Amino acid sequence: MIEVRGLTRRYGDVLAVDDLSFDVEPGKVTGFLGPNGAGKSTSMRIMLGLDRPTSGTALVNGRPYATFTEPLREVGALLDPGSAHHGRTGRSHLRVAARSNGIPARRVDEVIERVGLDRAARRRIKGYSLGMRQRLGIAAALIGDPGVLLFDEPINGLDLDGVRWIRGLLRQLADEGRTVLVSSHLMSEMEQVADRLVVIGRGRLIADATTEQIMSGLGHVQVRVRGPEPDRLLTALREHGFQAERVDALEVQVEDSTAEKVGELAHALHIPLHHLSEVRQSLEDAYMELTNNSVEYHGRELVGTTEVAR
Ligand SMILES: Nc1ncnc2c1ncn2[C@@H]1O[C@H](COP(=O)(O)OP(=O)(O)OP(=O)(O)O)[C@@H](O)[C@H]1O
Repeated sequence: MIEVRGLTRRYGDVLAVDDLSFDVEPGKVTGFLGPNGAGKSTSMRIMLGLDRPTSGTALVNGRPYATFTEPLREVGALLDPGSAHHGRTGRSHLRVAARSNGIPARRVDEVIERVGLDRAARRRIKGYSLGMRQRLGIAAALIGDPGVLLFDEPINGLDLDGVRWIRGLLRQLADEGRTVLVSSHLMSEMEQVADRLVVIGRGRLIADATTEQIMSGLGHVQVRVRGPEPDRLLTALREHGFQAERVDALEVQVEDSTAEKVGELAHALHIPLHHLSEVRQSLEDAYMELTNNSVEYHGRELVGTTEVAR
């Protein structure tokens, strides 16, 4: 379990993290989503005791990270896969990590097998591909069999095989009852793997809800309706509280509604229709809009049951 409360980090004039509060629960994959520079890495570094907050707290299993005597048994993290000593072999890198945390050497072989590095483990890290480095970083995160795992952009730069493997692993780790927080700047990646999403923009919380709630709340639907009496249709829609406008000689566009509602109104008023359809904004576009305008959108209620920060 990770509990973030009022977390704030200022670097000079830059407010990297601005009063963030959210929980990351066990047994789920929680996506930590936001554009470049949103404050994801800073928040994760604070959770791992690598940076200090200006104010607020980030507790792991109820305690600040710095108070753990053998932290790798509590929290595993993949932050920067390039950080391992390049002259070492993958195996010796993991042995050092195990020894310094009182973890038995047999765990080294277990995690090597779990991440599929068996053949590369005795080779020097400098010859590793990005995918192999990523697997090694994940092996190091898993070595203490921790209940909490943090992965910062683990999918970056991986080929499709690597991406699929990481998705499967994240799911397994959550199914084992672990707390899994994984950051990304891409909505498309997160919608495939995350059960919950914590969305941030410019250091502030934008949304914290299940992936399904966020997906249904984003991407407002437009209804396009065409018929031989567009003026009558437009007037009727407006009179009944719809946000509608004429887009061409025959077509009317209705915001944030459904084809069913528009169709039923037209039917009740005997207004003939020739065409009725729903157009959903792409999720990726909606997410960009949501995060780019994070200040403007702050406090806006997303459609549906999504909980939104205030
Ligand atoms: N050590 C630092 N000194 C000064 N500014 C920093 C420092 N670390 C981060 N920042 C700034 O804080 C903001 C948040 O950065 P952070 O790396 O946390 O974002 P991010 O969401 O992880 O982005 P990315 O997806 O690019 O990794 C950015 O404006 C960044 O430039």
